[in-house]
Amino acid sequence: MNIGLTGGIATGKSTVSALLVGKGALLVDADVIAREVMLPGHPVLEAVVGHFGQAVLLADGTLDRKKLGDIVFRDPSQRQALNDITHPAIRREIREQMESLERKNPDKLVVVDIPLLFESGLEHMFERVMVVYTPRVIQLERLMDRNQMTKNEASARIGSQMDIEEKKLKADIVIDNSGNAEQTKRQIDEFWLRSGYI
Ligand SMILES: CC(C)(COP(=O)(O)OP(=O)(O)OC[C@H]1O[C@@H](n2cnc3c(N)ncnc32)[C@H](O)[C@@H]1O)[C@@H](O)C(=O)NCCC(=O)NCCS
Ligand SMILES: Nc1ncnc2c1ncn2[C@@H]1O[C@H](COP(=O)(O)OP(=O)(O)OP(=O)(O)O)[C@@H](O)[C@H]1O
Repeated sequence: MNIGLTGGIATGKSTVSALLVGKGALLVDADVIAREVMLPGHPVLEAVVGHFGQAVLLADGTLDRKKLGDIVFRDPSQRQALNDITHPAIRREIREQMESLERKNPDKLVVVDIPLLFESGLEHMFERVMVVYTPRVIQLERLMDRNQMTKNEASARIGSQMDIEEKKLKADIVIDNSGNAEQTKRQIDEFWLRSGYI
């Protein structure tokens, strides 16, 4: 059993995935996988340097995430180039981890957290898709607050993803995370009860 978990940047996917793990679900996290393929020595990082140049590396040979982010969240064609390099490997690893967890734990729910699930057209990989929603104004506020970003930087990130209202419309299950932590937890309790994963 699996669900795809998505939303916009900073709408609360990690918050919700932690609640689901607390219930006994198993987690595959695309952001963690995306960081692994960017470690020194990984062929994906080598391909990224091949395209963007040595300037996206720090002195110790690790990726300068801030510098690459500044390039790709400003320029859609560079973002597309980065996605073309990184996404096939990330997708392969997501699929492998998900299938392995499902095989070993046939009675458990496997939750796959993928920020760009709809943008990458991956909805068909999952039995159901859960969207963690907040209106854009709250999303912007929380992103600026959490990442110490200016309004321009945060808007650029949000603008590089599908609109959160559109994601909400595509969802099988919507978790509204615009209230407080307790209100979100209640929705997860209810989802868990209804879904019969207990
Ligand atoms: C550009 C990079 C180096 C910036 O690193 P940074 O540490 O600032 O951000 P981080 O990786 O923690 O990502 C934070 C959030 O940004 C958003 N985001 C990241 N990459 C993208 C992208 N290509 N397009 C749109 N949104 C993105 C996601 O919501 C993600 O959760 C990094 O995001 C990256 O390697 N991106 C390419 C891989 C990717 O698409 N990852 C996200 C989905 S798997
Ligand atoms: N219900 C809430 N009320 C107030 N703040 C919240 C709530 N839920 C999450 N936050 C805060 O909003 C920020 C974004 O939440 P979180 O990190 O869970 O989002 P995310 O969707 O996983 O982000 P990303 O796309 O970057 O991975 C965090 O700083 C978190 O502490």
